[in-house]
Amino acid sequence: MSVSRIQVHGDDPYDVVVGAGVLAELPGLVGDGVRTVAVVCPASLPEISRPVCDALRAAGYEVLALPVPDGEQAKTSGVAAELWSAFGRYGMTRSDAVVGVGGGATTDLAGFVAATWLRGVRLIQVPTTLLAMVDAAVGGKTGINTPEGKNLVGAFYPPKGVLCDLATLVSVPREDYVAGLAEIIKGGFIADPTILMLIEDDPAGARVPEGEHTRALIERKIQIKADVVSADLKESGLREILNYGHTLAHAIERAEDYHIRHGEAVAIGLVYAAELSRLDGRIGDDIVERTRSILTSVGLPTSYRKDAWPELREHMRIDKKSRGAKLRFVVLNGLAQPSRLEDPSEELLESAFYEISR
Ligand SMILES: NC(=O)c1ccc[n+]([C@@H]2O[C@H](COP(=O)([O-])OP(=O)(O)OC[C@H]3O[C@@H](n4cnc5c(N)ncnc54)[C@H](O)[C@@H]3O)[C@@H](O)[C@H]2O)c1
Ligand SMILES: O=C(O)C(=O)C[C@@H](O)[C@H](O)[C@H](O)COP(=O)(O)O
Ligand SMILES: [Zn+2]
Repeated sequence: MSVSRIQVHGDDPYDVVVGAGVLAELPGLVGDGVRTVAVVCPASLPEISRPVCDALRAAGYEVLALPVPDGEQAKTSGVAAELWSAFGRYGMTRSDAVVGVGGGATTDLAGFVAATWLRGVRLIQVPTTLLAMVDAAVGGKTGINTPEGKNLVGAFYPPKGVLCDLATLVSVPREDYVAGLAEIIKGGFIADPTILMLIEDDPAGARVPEGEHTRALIERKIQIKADVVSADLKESGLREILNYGHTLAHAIERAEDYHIRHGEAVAIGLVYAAELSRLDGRIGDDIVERTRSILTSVGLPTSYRKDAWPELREHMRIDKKSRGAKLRFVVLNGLAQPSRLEDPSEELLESAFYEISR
């Protein structure tokens, strides 16, 4: 299997390396002058963390293996504090490094502790889910949740490199793999409609790592993210398009106490954002129906319980795109034409929710 490299530009450029056997590049990314490498990985994935630790030890580094809780349970201030304590006990200095290994929750956490320990130590991301490869580990958004909401504490902190070993996708549970498709489909609607055509051509193939178009889907979505964050790392404008569907998605995750996959919540949020766009007169029924049908074709949800609206509306208040009391949404003016909807009326917000409620 060939190896491809997608470059992320900016003040701190780096490559996203995609293929098989890419772990061989890890010691080179850690670099010289580093003594200790902290490997942050879910305790539930020993088979995944072992080769990473072995590769680092073989290259002569001291490895501090730091198992963390699985998935979203790791994105808390308590777990971050435990990692900072471990760094302190072990004497991690500014010339040491952190490697995040796992799904997007783990790479978000690892990135956050790397950004904050001693105000920043070297970070390399080794994403092992579809979602983490195509989205979370790329672009330098790191963070944790607070009781008030999703990703409310964090930092923009680009890694030195991202290594996507496609072989690791084979063991990802099907529901988690499919959840990653929501972020790929998001990319299709905001920037690259070829993604939609590839999935529509073979929805069953899109659901598995062995699918005919899997590699193209992964590389196309990484390219979108790389292009956007290269132009606007700190989300001063353009980067907001990557948040398409996320205003409602994060509210749903909060309402479910994070017992719903991020990608599943994003899938529902994509339909909501499409309905908002339609009701605001920006797009026709065709794009909304295409959103519903492509998500359904791969097995993702497209609706949510009707009685949840008051709670979701309250959670949406704290979205990072808000300015004061004014909500701001990423919407579509057409396929691959993202735009912003500022301070929508309560009637519009609720009408769009009515369209996706059951
Ligand atoms: N920073 C960003 O830009 C960004 C972008 C998108 C999403 N995110 C975040 O990413 C998270 C979602 O990521 P996710 O979908 O990867 O979920 P996740 O991190 O919870 O991982 C899903 C599950 O897969 C398991 N897993 C990981 N790799 C595996 C493998 N190779 N084999 C078997 N099991 C494996 C994990 O242990 C977990 O149980 C959310 O917290 C979301 O907010 C961040
Ligand atoms: O990279 C971005 O920018 C994104 O918005 C990508 C999203 O898929 C991702 O879920 C991100 O973590 C959301 O960021 P937030 O700033 O809304 O917490
Ligand atoms: Zn997301």
